[in-house]
Amino acid sequence: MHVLPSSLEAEIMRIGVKLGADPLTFSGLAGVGDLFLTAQSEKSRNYTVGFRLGKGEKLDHVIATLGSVAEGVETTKAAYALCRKIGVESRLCDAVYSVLFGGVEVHEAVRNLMGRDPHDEFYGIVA
Ligand SMILES: NC(=O)C1=CN([C@@H]2O[C@H](COP(=O)(O)OP(=O)(O)OC[C@H]3O[C@@H](n4cnc5c(N)ncnc54)[C@H](O)[C@@H]3O)[C@@H](O)[C@H]2O)C=CC1
Ligand SMILES: O=C(CO)COP(=O)(O)O
Repeated sequence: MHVLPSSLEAEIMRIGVKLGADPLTFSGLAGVGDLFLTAQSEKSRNYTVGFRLGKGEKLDHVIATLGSVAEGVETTKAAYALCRKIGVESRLCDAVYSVLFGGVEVHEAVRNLMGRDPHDEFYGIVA
């Protein structure tokens, strides 16, 4: 259950470190605290979008009926572009992007992710 948020935390750290940030910044409230809250709370807008997509609803319909703005949808586009620009591998962001904008089904995106070669959890973060 915590594999995805934990791996995403490392991915976010890799992006930050590449841009010159202190990795410790992402282990505090504004990093891991915010991520785990959003990733696990049924009250979260972003969680709700993911949950409903997982149930098979279409993104356009979810956005139109959410009743609020889940910034993660647009942020995924920005993060996807940023990772390409700065040359950081972003498996999880890419998987989310493929579901949101690439027509990939959630189960297919998860299967693609699980089929990738494993790598050291903290590569690109600690020497
Ligand atoms: N609440 C939280 O725990 C966190 C929130 N954020 C982000 O901070 C931002 C604000 O969050 P909250 O204050 O909780 O949200 P909120 O829902 O209380 O406030 C969002 C405001 O943006 C307005 N808005 C929505 N779409 C707009 C548009 N197209 N043009 C102009 N205004 C628009 C809404 O009417 C609302 O007043 C969001 O992007 C959220 O994802 C980030 C981290 C944590
Ligand atoms: O954007 C947020 C966390 O980064 C907060 O929004 P939700 O927790 O409502 O998804």
